[in-house]
Amino acid sequence: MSRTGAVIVHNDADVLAEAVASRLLNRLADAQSRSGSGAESRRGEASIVLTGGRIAAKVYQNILGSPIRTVVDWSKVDFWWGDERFLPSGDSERNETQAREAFLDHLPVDPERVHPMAAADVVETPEDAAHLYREELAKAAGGEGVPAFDLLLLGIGEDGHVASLFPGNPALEASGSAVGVRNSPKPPSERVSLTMSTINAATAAWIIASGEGKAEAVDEALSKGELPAGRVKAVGHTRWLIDKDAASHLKHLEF
Ligand SMILES: O=C1O[C@H](COP(=O)(O)O)[C@@H](O)[C@H](O)[C@H]1O
Repeated sequence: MSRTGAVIVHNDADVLAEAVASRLLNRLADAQSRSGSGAESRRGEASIVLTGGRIAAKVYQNILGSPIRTVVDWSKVDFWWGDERFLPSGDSERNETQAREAFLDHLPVDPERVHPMAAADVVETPEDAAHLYREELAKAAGGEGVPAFDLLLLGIGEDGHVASLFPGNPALEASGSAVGVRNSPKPPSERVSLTMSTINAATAAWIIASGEGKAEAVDEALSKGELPAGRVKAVGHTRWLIDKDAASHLKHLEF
């Protein structure tokens, strides 16, 4: 499969969130309608990796409010997370809590197919949580590696981080499928993240960015291929879905 890329700019955060929600619903419906046979066939199933952050929360609200949300059979979608803040279960700052409250708790999902990263009241360290996630990913992939995610969502930080892979942090160069993160410059300092190689193994990665605060990082990543965000190149396609403010520093694109 060739690695392709595209940048799509929307007017503002509201239009962006509605457009991403609608694309996402169609992407999952398409994945569920793929043909295939044999024991390894995933016919009727789909998988998505969720992200955290403000624009993601808006996307999740739009999914729930969308009149076409029934195009997806929610009971056959596997939900994973690209990163997590290592905090106790139910903490409002956890990406899991955000997604559950915004849409997962209100849709007919199969609880067995929801795969949160372990919380700080369940395991002792972010490394423990990453270890469990590596095991869960490998199990879903049939023994080793990671599943071929149909869609992986990413936010981007003002510093160009994606998931919880921050510039200069050792986790950015980690091997394996998931990694414990320490010394995150953005609180909380302890986190869990998929590694860059896992992110790039997805069939599709969509980086969503809104607001002037993200403009410099978007430009650095897209124009120069720098920062963690600039290293995202999914196996199938990578799409940057951004609003005009986030695109306001873009000079030229080398995608
Ligand atoms: O801490 C995180 O931040 C980023 C971006 O969040 P935003 O609110 O600035 O959009 C997010 O993508 C990541 O998943 C999260 O853990």
